[in-house]
Amino acid sequence: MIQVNQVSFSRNKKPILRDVSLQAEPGQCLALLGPSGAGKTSLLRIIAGLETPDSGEVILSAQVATKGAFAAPPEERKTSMIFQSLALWPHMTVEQHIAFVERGDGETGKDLLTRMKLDGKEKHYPDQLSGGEKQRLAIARALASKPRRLLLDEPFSNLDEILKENLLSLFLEQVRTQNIASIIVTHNVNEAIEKADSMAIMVSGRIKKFWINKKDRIITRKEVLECFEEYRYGK
Ligand SMILES: Nc1ncnc2c1ncn2[C@@H]1O[C@H](COP(=O)(O)OP(=O)(O)OP(=O)(O)O)[C@@H](O)[C@H]1O
Repeated sequence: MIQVNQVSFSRNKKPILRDVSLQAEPGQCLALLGPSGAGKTSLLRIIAGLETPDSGEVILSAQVATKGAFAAPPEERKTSMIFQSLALWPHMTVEQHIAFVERGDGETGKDLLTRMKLDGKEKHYPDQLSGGEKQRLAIARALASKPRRLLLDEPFSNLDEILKENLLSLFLEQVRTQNIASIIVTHNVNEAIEKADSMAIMVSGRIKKFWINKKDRIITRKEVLECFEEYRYGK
């Protein structure tokens, strides 16, 4: 479980997040949408423990991870983040990426690579992989540490539609079977409406709309885009 309560955050005195609250349940995916510069990446970085907010709290699996001056270090949060840039390690092969973060229990790194369709690529370095293979390696590495939470910052944005669809399905399958609480930043409104369990729209550092367990309710593309329009016309 990821719970963000009334988080505010500024950089160089410029407000970035204002009173942000949301939650993501285990085994579910929360899609976070919003215009460029809305503060989506900043929020993920705060949840991962890479930034400390000015106020508010982050609760992970019922434990306080961030509150006031206290912030548990990223490595103690059982939370993996996949960055837009993927941040693969150029000097490590595919299998070394997994071995470096792998935790002993459960599925082995070899099985994970097979499931991510990277078998046969174990000795390859990142610059010897295609775009889709790099993305799958980033997901495999994130899963190898057996996280309880996964944060994805537009990791599939540069892929063609079919590959993106496949990777997203693969990712969601993992989230559900491993009972991982996940947040995925995306600009794809249709994909979020169709695939995510919950949806939050962030505009200018605030949560404009938050639909929890939206399967109980039909959300229209128009409804989502209206939030963006308000931003565009400064309402
Ligand atoms: N390292 C930084 N130093 C100063 N300002 C920053 C830094 N990183 C982000 N910002 C600013 O913080 C604000 C929020 O940025 P953030 O990356 O969180 O937005 P975002 O919603 O993820 O945007 P995008 O969709 O373009 O990735 C922006 O105004 C951005 O310019």
